[in-house]
Amino acid sequence: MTDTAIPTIYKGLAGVVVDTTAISKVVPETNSLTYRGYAVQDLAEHCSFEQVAFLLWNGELPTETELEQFVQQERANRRADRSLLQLVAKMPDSCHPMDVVRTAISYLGAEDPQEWDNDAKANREKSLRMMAVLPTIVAADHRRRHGQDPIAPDSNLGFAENFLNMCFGKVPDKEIVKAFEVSLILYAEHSFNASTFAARVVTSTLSDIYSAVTAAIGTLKGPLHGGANEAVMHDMIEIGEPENAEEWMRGKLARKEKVMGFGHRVYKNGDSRVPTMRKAFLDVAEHTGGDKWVTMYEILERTMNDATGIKPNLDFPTGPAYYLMGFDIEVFTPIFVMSRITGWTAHIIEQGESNALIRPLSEYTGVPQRAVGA
Ligand SMILES: CC(=O)SCCNC(=O)CCNC(=O)[C@H](O)C(C)(C)COP(=O)(O)OP(=O)(O)OC[C@H]1O[C@@H](n2cnc3c(N)ncnc32)[C@H](O)[C@@H]1OP(=O)(O)O
Ligand SMILES: O=C([O-])CC(=O)C(=O)O
Repeated sequence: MTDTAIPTIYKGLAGVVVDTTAISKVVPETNSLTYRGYAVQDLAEHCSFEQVAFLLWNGELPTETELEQFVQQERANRRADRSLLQLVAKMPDSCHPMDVVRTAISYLGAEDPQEWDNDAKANREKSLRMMAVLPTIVAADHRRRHGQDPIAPDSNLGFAENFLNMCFGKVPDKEIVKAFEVSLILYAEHSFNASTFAARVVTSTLSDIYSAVTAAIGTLKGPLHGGANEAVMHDMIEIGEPENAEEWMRGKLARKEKVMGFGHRVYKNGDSRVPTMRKAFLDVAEHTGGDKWVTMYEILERTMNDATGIKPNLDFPTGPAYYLMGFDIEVFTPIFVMSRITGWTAHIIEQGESNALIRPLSEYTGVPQRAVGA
């Protein structure tokens, strides 16, 4: 290459393979997604979220004894220190719950004397602690915004049930718990998405796991990534009634505006996780009398497909499903964090085990070199 030749620019790193991973495989041609070799649909049908977390971190599904131990450790780590709960309580009412979650993880790093211990075993333990305590933080913040006191974690309840109980003061019907748990499993991991890549970049400098997760949370917050599940529901509320949906969608497309919850960088013919989450959403809607949102969902999906061929991504069905479960819209992306913490940390551990500083190149397009005062 001569000095003047312009190298090929891969804007947004689209299509660039930057490293290997043994954690998950996305195959857009067949719309498939596997975690450690297991189809995500299979995991969603047969496994608990705790089993999937163990799988992502350890490479294999747990035996009965391993699961028992793992579940015990998770339950033992759910309590948030008084200082952490006080920090959450002091966060401005106007801030987004993702800011609370990001701050809480940063605080956990600051108070961990072993923050710099990046050994894989130490990082697996820290990952489990973060996974266990995050629901306590998210639920306490959810209740605070309703003027309610936090509910302590209940070690007799599974991960999903306990979170729902801490938010709403009771465990909902099993249909709702199942749909919620399915969403956690589907959200857990998705190869080199933007937030996971951010976590890997931080890890590649030999920084600590809390810093990497904090960066990942900040990355997930954006509406082109995890924040889309909230945007979907804001849009649906703006649409109001199913009869307005087609015109609303056509207007957005005519103005060349992005419709949140549609499209994907990797899947061009549909997101592998949508059929499973769509079914979970339909189950929740049937159970809660949410037919109107199902009709609106179908009209939006059909209109978008007819006009552009662009298909929904996972954030499209999770938005209305979480809404019907009773969550405030601003809690949707923090729930994504509660799940994706497992995938992020699996990648942080993998990056640490085979590290190379991540530092791409750029093509300079500014003014040529000049002298001060010339
Ligand atoms: C869990 C997740 O993070 S899933 C993703 C969640 N994000 C969203 O739902 C946000 C909405 N979707 C989008 O913005 C995009 O589809 C992305 C960012 C997710 C992926 O997009 P990219 O691969 O970068 O493709 P890009 O944004 O360039 O889109 C390609 C074309 O499809 C169009 N397109 C893609 N998605 C959408 C959409 N949601 N609404 C309208 N048009 C869209 C673009 O306008 C563009 O059209 P053009 O070629 O005429 O300019
Ligand atoms: O893979 C991506 O780019 C975004 C996504 O679907 C995810 O992170 O789950």
